[in-house]
Amino acid sequence: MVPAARYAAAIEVLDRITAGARAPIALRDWGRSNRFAGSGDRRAIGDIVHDVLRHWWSSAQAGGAETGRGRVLGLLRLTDVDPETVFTGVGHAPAVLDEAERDFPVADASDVPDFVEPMLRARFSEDFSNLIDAMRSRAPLDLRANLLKADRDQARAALAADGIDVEDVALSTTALRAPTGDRRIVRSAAYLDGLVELQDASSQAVVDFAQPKRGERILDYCTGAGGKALPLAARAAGPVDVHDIAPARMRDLPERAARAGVTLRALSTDALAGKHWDLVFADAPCSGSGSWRRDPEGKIRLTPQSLADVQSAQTDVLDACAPLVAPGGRLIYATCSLLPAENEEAVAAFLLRTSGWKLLRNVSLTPLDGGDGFFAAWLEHA
Ligand SMILES: C[S@@+](CC[C@H](N)C(=O)[O-])C[C@H]1O[C@@H](n2cnc3c(N)ncnc32)[C@H](O)[C@@H]1O
Repeated sequence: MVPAARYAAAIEVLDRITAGARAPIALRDWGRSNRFAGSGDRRAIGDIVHDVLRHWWSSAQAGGAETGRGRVLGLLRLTDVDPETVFTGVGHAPAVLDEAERDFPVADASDVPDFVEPMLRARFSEDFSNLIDAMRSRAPLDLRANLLKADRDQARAALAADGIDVEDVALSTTALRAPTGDRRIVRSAAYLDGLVELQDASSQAVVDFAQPKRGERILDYCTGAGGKALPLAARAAGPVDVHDIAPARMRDLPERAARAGVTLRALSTDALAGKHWDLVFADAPCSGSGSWRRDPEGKIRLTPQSLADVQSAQTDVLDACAPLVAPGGRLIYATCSLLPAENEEAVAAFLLRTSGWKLLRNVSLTPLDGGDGFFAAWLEHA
């Protein structure tokens, strides 16, 4: 496909997303009904769609319409690509621009939901504009050295042997950054042999923050796909208990654990009762606002109601985890959110309603620190 035809395809996909289809489904369906498109085409279309999602509101302003066509036009303007080179009407390219579309409206939207913007402005004050810019950019491609098999230097050397050059990331002693979009990583020996995993550097930093130690009893209460359980087990060099309210989310874990060489023991909610752990890690469900550049659809789907729903789940998680922490143990509450309502305020409310706990310290990372946005609080059980 010529580049302009890819933009035309992205317009179709974006119209489906605007009508309510989830981005991965809309992209998959487009691919199924356009079998002539190769994998390179589908990737390029996906990149355009995700760039538009990152600029969801400003692209509509700059393109003059809340349609796929308007947003693609707006994205081109915002990224200094001459729209006349895309909207040519030749072959499968989008139709030529009409008079009204040739006007260049001002775009000043911050590309976060209206109800979220004041929360971010209040929290990040003078950093707000830079933060918003960072949230519109593509996320970096980070790797984690699996300490059970290699430290960061050894992992870097193994990747170099496969011709992949990576750089250290200061956020975590296990973090490496690869060239964005380098698809050789998942085929490299370092990856296949479990020396490295794909993981954002801030996610790694949050596990570092928890200081898992050899011999500790550790429970990952919100395990999901295991992004925290695997490095917790690698750092502790021992088994980690895993749990999720939706156990199906952990279905790929056995394979990932085997590749990483770690032992994870899945426990049902009933099996937790009456047991205690030195470290309970709660990577709570959240708005995902810290990772909107990686998953930009999250921001266009967030509503005041869905935010209230995750806040309620965060309350449940904190309250359920507290009795599972052994005396003298710690509860690490983490979110990949930038919103105080899910972070500092959620922790303050927990401390108000639960006696015997104190906040030792917390960490707050944003995309301005180089990785995803993350928050973690170290809560100690007296
Ligand atoms: C942010 S995700 C976890 C991501 C995971 N730790 C990772 O790094 O891949 C939150 C998880 O919490 C789970 N969850 C939601 N409410 C829960 C609850 N009340 N108790 C336990 N898990 C819950 C969800 O099913 C989801 O898998």
